[in-house]
Amino acid sequence: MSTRIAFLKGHGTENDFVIVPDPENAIDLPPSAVAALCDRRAGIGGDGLLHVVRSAAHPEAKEMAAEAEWFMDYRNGDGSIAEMCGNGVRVFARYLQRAGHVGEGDLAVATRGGVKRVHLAKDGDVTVGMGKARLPEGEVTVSVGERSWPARNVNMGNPHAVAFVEDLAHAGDLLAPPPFSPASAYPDGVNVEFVVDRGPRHVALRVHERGAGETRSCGTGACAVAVATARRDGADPAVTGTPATYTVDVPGGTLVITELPDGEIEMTGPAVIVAEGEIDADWLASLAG
Ligand SMILES: N[C@@H](CCC[C@H](N)C(=O)O)C(=O)O
Repeated sequence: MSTRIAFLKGHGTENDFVIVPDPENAIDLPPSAVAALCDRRAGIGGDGLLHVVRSAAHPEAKEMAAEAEWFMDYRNGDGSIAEMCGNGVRVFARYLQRAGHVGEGDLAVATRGGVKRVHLAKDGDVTVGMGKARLPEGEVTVSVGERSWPARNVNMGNPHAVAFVEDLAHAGDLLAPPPFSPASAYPDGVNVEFVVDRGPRHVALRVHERGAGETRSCGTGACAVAVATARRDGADPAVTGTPATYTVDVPGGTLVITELPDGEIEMTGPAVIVAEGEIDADWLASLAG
């Protein structure tokens, strides 16, 4: 009988993840294995994978081990690596709580985008200190078919292009990554958010994620959108001295984003574990390489 590897499945506003607990970093997860696990027909299915490793056991996280016991080794559904995942970090924290590694309250999670402070509230929502946005200078354009829009370049640890559009349907079927220019703006690819207004400090988005395609939500994307919208609205907290809170509707739910006068961004939203099971280790091993 072949060995089994535990997995769980979870989502945050329907951005869904395969969760692989591996405290000692003993499981080989090459891009081919990640892509197969995230495959919605031949695998478990997910927009991405959360490899749960002790920071001390992962070469990319060792230096953060004193601050954060656990490292979110995040992978996109196509097997590529990303710096950060906002919905993923909430689901990651929910998993740690469920597994009994942490209780309700505050914890720190190491990510490739640095250590993130997470608060697991009594009501079930999870708040994450997402750090500060960077807004690289320069014009960016994104397009879909015949239409194109100027976009705001916002970096939340990972890259985003935020385009305000008249109608979310103008983003089309988003089956392919929307072309952008200049190519030099995003040498490693980009997550593209299309945004419409819903009301005062209330917007809605659709997103095409690098390495995953169109998803039902993107936490870093929602933060990028809140920042870009605050700048557009003349509500930059660094200038006004007042926090700016935006409600961001995504196809899979709602996230609430607050930017503080010092630039720190907080994101609050749900995180749910829906299943757990076992992966056939022989099948997984056959995918390596
Ligand atoms: N869904 C995530 C973002 C995941 C990474 C992204 N696709 C990238 O490659 O940068 C989120 O919730 O932030």
